[in-house]
Amino acid sequence: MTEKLEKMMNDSKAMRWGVLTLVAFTMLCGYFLTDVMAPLKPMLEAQLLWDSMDYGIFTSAYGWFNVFLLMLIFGGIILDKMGVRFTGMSACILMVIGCALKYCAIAGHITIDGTILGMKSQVVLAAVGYAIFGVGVEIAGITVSKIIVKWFKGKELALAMGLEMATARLGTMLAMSVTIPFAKLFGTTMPDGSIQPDIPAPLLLCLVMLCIGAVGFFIYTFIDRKFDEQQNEENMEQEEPFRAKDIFLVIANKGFWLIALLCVLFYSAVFPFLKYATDLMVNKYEVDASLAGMIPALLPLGTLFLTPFFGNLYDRKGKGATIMIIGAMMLIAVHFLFALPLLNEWWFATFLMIVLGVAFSLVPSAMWPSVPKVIPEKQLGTAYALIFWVQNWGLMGVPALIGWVLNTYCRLDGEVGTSAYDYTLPMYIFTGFGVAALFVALLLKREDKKCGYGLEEPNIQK
Ligand SMILES: NCCCC[C@H](NC(=O)[C@@H](N)CCCCN)C(=O)O
Repeated sequence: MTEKLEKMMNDSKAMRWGVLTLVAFTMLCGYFLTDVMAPLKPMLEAQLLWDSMDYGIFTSAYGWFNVFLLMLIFGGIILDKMGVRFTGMSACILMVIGCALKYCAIAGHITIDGTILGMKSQVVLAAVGYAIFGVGVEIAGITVSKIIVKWFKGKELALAMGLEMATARLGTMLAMSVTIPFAKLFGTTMPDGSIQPDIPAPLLLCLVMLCIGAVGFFIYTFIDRKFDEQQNEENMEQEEPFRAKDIFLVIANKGFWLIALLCVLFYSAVFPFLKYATDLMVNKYEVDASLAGMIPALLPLGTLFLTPFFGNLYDRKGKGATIMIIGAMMLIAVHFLFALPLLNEWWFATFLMIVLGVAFSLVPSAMWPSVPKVIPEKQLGTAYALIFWVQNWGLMGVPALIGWVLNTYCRLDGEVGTSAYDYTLPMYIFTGFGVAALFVALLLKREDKKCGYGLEEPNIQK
């Protein structure tokens, strides 16, 4: 038996890390498109005459279908029923279709006269594209989590999850740093010598990258089929089929709800913040619009190294609940300092962004690998899908809320087509999410003591 196990495909380091590289690259491409519009916000306002509300509606579209049409929950069920190959490829195709629609809407290749439901038709078309893409990238995220468990169970699971997140964040970082230079590269030189960036150009780049990411996943499906055949030959334990009863078992678990709540509160204060961070740099810290994306780009840059580092630490030393509490505290401090009217200097914003990067490494590196400690393994797919679903309420609602708050209470000039906002109130709102996240993290630690989930124990058993 031992001899047989040694021959399994995932026993080869090269094979399992190679698999991780392939699927993590697909996620990198997905995260690139997710955040590509953030640095373009001031240009959307200047060139396409969007306002913050339009931008907020567009950004919130990411979660429309996931939340209201329960696509994530169906995605989880499809994943459990049809397997990673079918679900992953379908997710890649949805990402490509969604991105293509978004590109065509922004580039003006598809136009509808007037408004739709009182909203600019361009905003609605781009938002529908983004909503389709949101279904694809979220289902891809659950699928990739399942693939990582499949290949790394009993091996470097938390490190692999940390590295996958780090690679995906590279996509966010590219979105923050490459988008504007790329848009300028294809921009038009104006009579006064200034360059008017080409807004659709970075979206086209994303489309090409998503196609490459889909090809990467397609290659993975062949490896996965071989691995399945090998597992069948070896009569290895097969995955349990999905049962509707599993959903009820998961939602009856208090620990699950605490993790899901922590997830939605914490992520609501990070990803939606990133959508406005470039604009914050321009408005509060007076950074030049063409360079402003560089500062938020530091956040994913820090997480590249720190997420695997903290994941490895959790694997070996434990203290998962404490790590989440420290991360939530740092989040509060950063957003509160962004809100206060002091040190309106680019270097201070840079410092805060780096600290936020540490917080954004601490919580995810401990939270995601904690799910299997709270939820039995056979319900894990359903649990991750449900956590993502709860989280998507925040990813959908908070950008729209912030857009509305900016438009209604924070305009400094009252003119459409300019981007002068006072970000104090939005930053207090983000601080509030941090405070709520800290409260839930403390409850989680208490629940861990009561129920003995082992969140403070190392993942690797000696
Ligand atoms: N093994 C779980 C990995 C989850 C990583 C996590 N992703 C999400 O939470 C997604 N639902 C949302 C991604 C939004 C991308 N801007 C993460 O930390 O990225």
